[in-house]
Amino acid sequence: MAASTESSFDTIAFIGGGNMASAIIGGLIRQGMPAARIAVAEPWDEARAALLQAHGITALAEPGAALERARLVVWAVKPQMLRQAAAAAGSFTRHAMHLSVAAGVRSDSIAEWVGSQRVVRAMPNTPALIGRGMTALFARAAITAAERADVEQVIATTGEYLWMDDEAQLDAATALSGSGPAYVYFFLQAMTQAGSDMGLTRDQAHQLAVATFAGAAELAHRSAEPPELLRRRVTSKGGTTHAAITSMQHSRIDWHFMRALHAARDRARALGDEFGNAPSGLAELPAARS
Ligand SMILES: NC(=O)C1=CN([C@@H]2O[C@H](COP(=O)(O)OP(=O)(O)OC[C@H]3O[C@@H](n4cnc5c(N)ncnc54)[C@H](OP(=O)(O)O)[C@@H]3O)[C@@H](O)[C@H]2O)C=CC1
Ligand SMILES: O=C(O)[C@@H]1CCC=N1
Repeated sequence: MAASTESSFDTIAFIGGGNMASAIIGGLIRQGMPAARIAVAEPWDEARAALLQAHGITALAEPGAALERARLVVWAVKPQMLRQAAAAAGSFTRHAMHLSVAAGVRSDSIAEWVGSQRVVRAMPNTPALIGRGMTALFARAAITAAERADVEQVIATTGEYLWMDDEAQLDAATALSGSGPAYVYFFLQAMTQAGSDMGLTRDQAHQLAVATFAGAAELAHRSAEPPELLRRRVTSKGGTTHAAITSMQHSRIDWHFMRALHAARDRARALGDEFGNAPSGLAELPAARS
């Protein structure tokens, strides 16, 4: 973050100040970035009040000259709002590098809307809020090594990151790590419910389930052994885990779960089709004849 402090472009701007923007801003501030060097444009009063309370940032209700000092603009609006947001803020952000966190919307479209090829796409996730996020990144060809490093410095404040060579891989990453926290909470809910059905209090069941997820994930993180082996270690012959895994295999839960991730990936692609520009060449195709 020290990289550009002496330049006149010394600010990081956020267009959209909701959940994801707040998670990244929290990381920047934790790492020592002064709030005065973070500019946010956010139309919603409540979101602006939350930014002031959480981070001491007075956000703009609409894009303005304060965005012009930004060396990096983070586009953190919903995919369906990105085009409109770029049209409104574009005249203030032309000189910046652009980092979009919007699911699905492809960098060809973003480059056209922001009037620059200097576009990076990121797919973060909500554990960024506590510095334990996982972000997949993709850079267009115009992004230099120094600019990649600048993006890495920003994203590293929220946790880990992984560059993708192929932009299409971002849709798969969206299905895995972008949406992934929701799957964890989905299973936590089910485990808590099962525990409470079996006679635990909800608090007891919640504590057992959350600690189990956190511990098992940390073990997988630190271990060189694959999940298959870690799972086998829990599964005693003829024991309780075997009973549970056999039940899940009967219901083909792994297959259903994989299908769910494909649905998320397909939705990311569809968001790109729906809210981005048509891939070049396709827009001119004549309608199919029956
Ligand atoms: N939440 C998540 O787990 C993840 C989200 N993402 C992506 O992050 C992006 C933002 O998601 P999230 O933070 O959850 O959404 P939020 O709705 O919390 O935040 C988006 C904010 O942008 C505001 N906004 C709308 N239009 C404009 C505009 N023209 N200019 C400035 N601000 C505007 C919205 O206001 P209003 O409500 O009034 O419209 C809203 O407050 C999405 O594109 C999503 O795909 C990526 C990874 C994970
Ligand atoms: O659900 C969504 O579309 C966004 C992208 C990944 C997580 N949340």
